[in-house]
Amino acid sequence: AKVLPKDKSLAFCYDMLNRVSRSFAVVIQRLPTELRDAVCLFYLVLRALDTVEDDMAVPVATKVPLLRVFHEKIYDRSWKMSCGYGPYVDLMQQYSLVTDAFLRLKPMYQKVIADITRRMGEGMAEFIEKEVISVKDYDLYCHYVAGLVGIGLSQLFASSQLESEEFADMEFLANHMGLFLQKTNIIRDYLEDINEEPAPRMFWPKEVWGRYTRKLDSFKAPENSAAALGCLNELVTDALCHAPHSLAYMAKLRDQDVFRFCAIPQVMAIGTLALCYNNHRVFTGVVKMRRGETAKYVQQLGSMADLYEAFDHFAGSLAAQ
Ligand SMILES: COc1cccc([C@H]2O[C@H](CC(=O)N[C@@H](CC(=O)O)C(=O)O)C(=O)N(CC(C)(C)C)c3ccc(Cl)cc32)c1OC
Repeated sequence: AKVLPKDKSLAFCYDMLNRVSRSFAVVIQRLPTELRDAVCLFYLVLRALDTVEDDMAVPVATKVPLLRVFHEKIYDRSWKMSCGYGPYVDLMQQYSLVTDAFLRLKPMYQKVIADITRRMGEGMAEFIEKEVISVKDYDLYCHYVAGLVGIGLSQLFASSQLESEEFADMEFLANHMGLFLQKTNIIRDYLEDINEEPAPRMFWPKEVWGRYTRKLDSFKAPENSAAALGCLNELVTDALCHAPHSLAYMAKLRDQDVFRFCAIPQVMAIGTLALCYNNHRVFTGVVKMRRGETAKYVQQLGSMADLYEAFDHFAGSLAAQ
């Protein structure tokens, strides 16, 4: 159900949301009115920050200070930038429309978004100059780019009063919500990331893959499939450790639309991990859940009982391997 607000800047924001995010935009637009615009803007601010971090055409000398100051730029109506690709070019060029919509949000929502943007920009800047080597680095990087999103959303939920005050300070469980999704994406996107031009940015921790090969791209070679699968299975097992905390987080949610907003990506993630486990196609192509497979679990996902059933199904198929 697309939202088409009357004022120009918010209309631009929802149009961009639908252009940059496939299925998730629909889930955001089904949020309660009190939260919808704040989450839409939070999503776009994060995509803009991500576009700066990812753009290899931006020199490090410019990128690092920009990532750290971005939380101030989101208040600056004159700020825009030529970078990114596809729909992100429009997002960055017409960013003043995002800023206008951002400045119309309630100040308490602006504050949450700006504070998370500050913390995330600091973290991204830290990892521009260093790689993900240890599992500790891996968890820290995922905290910066994904855990903080869970933490910020929790604060928005609390501020809206659609969820209890406890969500204002739920960093531990909210962080796990982010790590579960981000680690799933990092595992699934091995081939897409390693084939990235000009220089691939890999997030698989060397502390793990270094026990299976000397070079990460060796996993593409068929003769190394046993080592590749060993490494893949270890990373999937590591990602699964976040699942119980995600379930504990979602069990605390009261609003059904907020619950669905949180639960749908988590169900997609456990389904994707189950599909990736021991699956050599991770190293030869794109591993994507079949729409029929997800629709069955996403359609009627309305309660914790439904969520336990979905997790049980995929955990069962993992255990059967
Ligand atoms: C309590 O925490 C959450 C609750 C609900 C959803 C998300 C999380 O889910 C999407 C889901 C999403 O964006 N799915 C895509 C599919 C895909 O990208 O593969 C989609 O369906 O288009 C996602 O992936 N990320 C990106 C990060 C993981 C980096 C945070 C994300 C980015 C911005 C926002 Cl506001 C939210 C999320 C949460 O964040 C942890």
